[in-house]
Amino acid sequence: MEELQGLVEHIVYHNDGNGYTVLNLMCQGSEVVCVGTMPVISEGEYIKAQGSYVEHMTYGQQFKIDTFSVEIPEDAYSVERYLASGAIKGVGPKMAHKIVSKFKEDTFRIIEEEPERLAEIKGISERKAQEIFEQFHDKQDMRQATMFLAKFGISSTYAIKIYNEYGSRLYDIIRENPYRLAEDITGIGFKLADEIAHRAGIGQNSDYRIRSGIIYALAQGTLSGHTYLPKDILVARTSELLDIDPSLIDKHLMDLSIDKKIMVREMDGEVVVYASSYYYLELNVARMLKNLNMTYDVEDLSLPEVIRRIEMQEGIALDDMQRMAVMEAVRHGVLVITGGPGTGKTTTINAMIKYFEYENLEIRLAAPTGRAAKRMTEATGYEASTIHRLLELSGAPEDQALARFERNEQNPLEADVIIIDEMSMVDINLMNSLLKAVMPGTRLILVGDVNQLPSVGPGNVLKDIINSHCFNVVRLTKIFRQALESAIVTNAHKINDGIPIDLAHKTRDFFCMKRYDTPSIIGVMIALIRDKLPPNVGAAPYEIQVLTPMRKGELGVERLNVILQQYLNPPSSDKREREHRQGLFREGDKVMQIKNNYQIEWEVTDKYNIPVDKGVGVFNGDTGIIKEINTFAELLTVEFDEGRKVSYPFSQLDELELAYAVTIHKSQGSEYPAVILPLLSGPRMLFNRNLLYTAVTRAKRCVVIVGSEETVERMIGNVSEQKRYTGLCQRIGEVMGMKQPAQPS
Ligand SMILES: Nc1ncnc2c1ncn2[C@@H]1O[C@H](COP(=O)(O)OP(=O)(O)OP(=O)(O)O)[C@@H](O)[C@H]1O
Repeated sequence: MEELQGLVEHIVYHNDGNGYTVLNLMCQGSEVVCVGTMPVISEGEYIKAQGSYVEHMTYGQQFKIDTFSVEIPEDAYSVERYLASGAIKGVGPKMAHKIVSKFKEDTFRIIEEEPERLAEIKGISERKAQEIFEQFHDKQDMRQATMFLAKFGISSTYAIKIYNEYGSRLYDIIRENPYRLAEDITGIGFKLADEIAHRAGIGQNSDYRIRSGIIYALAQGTLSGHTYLPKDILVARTSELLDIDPSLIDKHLMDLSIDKKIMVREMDGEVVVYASSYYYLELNVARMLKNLNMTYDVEDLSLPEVIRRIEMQEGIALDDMQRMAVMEAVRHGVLVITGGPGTGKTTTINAMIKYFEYENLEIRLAAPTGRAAKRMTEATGYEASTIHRLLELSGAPEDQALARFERNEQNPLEADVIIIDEMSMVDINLMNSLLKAVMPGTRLILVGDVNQLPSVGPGNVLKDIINSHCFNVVRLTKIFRQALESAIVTNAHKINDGIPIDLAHKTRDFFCMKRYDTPSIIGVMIALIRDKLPPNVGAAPYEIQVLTPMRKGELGVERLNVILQQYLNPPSSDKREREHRQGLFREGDKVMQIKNNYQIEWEVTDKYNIPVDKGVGVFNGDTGIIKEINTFAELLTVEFDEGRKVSYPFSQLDELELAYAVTIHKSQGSEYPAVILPLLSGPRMLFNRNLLYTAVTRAKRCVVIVGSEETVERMIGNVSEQKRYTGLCQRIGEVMGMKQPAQPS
């Protein structure tokens, strides 16, 4: 075993996942290549390393580090190198030079013991001095924590997350109840927490383990959209997860129920289990909807007259159901309008807006995604925002369930009418936040297509409200002439009605290219995106979206993205790259945000790079292009819709994914100029009518199916949907005492 001491001159390679690092160490004037596991290390740090020299077949002699420690460098040069390396945010080479010129070898002691003295330097305020002190300390604490967590097999990426979440509490948490990690840290699943617990000596049948297992199984359920699970299913899943006898679980269900962590209820003759928060979410949503559902006295005679006048002004003749929708919206506090593409939902919304404008009422429009809100603005000429913006999202935790909005029961929206579009995408969390901010006396109009896939998040809000039969619902079914000219619209309706579509007949906006093996399908897709479709649909290649049912498999999102990236954005000397857990990001790549992040800042700049707009929040499903990868600052910049630029620290890259191909589930609420659907084969539960319908209705100008026409036919005939366990319908029934209003015929 030998020992080396020196300055980390350059980090050649660092793997965030396992901490494997290759670096050049400057030892007494000569450079030594060192390799080893060093989860947290920065250029400019001074280390003492124990290990041995080895001969690498390709790279020659290297020093293989077994253990190392970061030392306080003693000479001023090393101190300056460290400070200048960017390890301390806000301190660059110039500032480092100023600091070290003043304090020389004493610099680190000053930072630790008398940080206020840093403010003696021009350009450093007292606040900045404090920040330098905090960062310096943080870095040391973080390193210590990472070393501790590494003993439990936790990679540096997670170690940093754990440290950021718990700070110094992490030591107690790991020793006592590491299962908390599975609840609190994104990316750490129960399995990993369980492994950590095992290493920390926590037993197989421990109470913590079983309780966490139950909660975790319920949380897993919400990831699949359920708000509860039938008890039998929950017990089976928990017992499988924990590899314990199912009989051990009952007692803990009781305990968790006494602790009010879960709710055990009987629904339709079946015992079901909710995580308590979801039970109350449903109950509150039901109560608030009930409170909003007032009846407004409107003179029956004047209403048709006003509508007639609007029709004349707008040059339209509303269909009976559309007219009915406007009247119901005027008379009731809550109204649902549902219909497929081209059935006149937007036209109806426009007529309503005109009516409420005539009445001088304050109207607000919103939709669940930025894209849907933009479309709503274009279609109505009335400013629409995302629901998050409407509710004035403020600095909030990442977890959607805990999102904080400025608009709530204490500070409700000042509006007479609120119209929400794309309601099928609204999950139970967002619905709860929305309703909290809407006061009785405000009319709420919910518009959507109930045949779309339900929201990505838990709940089946639109469907449950409709199925409760407690609110007024207008179903628009007539497809208007203009919409009938679109094969996308007519085929979408056929799919929804279970009628086979004619794939032999090619139309400009809907066609099938029959291919029966994966390589041919991929080849055709690349040709379509790169050459064929852009001139025909008037869109850039990156606006053409490949949608696929699955993540895994030959035609799954994961594999397709790697291949499409290779062809659509190949490596090039002028494009920087960044490796990360799931693969590689390259400048120019199309990427998608895969979770809601309410805190991340975005900025819109003008052509001189001067910020013209700023805000926070990037949401699950938002897509953009990687504009810059800065390996020095460790930032990756993505430009989203409307020029919103977001810089992701490298440690946060697991919020992004390549988006050349995305799953149909993720595409909900988005529309693309052209959509390509590779459809060959897959599980029956997934390959169903609902999924095909959602995929087809994402396209504005063109749908190309590449694959097998039999698969398409089978999907149309397959009505088996993945069951969602949600209870909003029952909760509504309970709070309304099952009073059924007259349904508009
Ligand atoms: N009462 C009507 N009379 C004649 N044409 C109508 C009427 N209502 C709607 N349309 C026409 O039908 C087409 C579809 O209407 P609209 O855009 O309102 O439907 P939509 O349900 O919002 O569709 P999508 O969901 O596809 O956006 C439009 O071209 C619209 O002008």
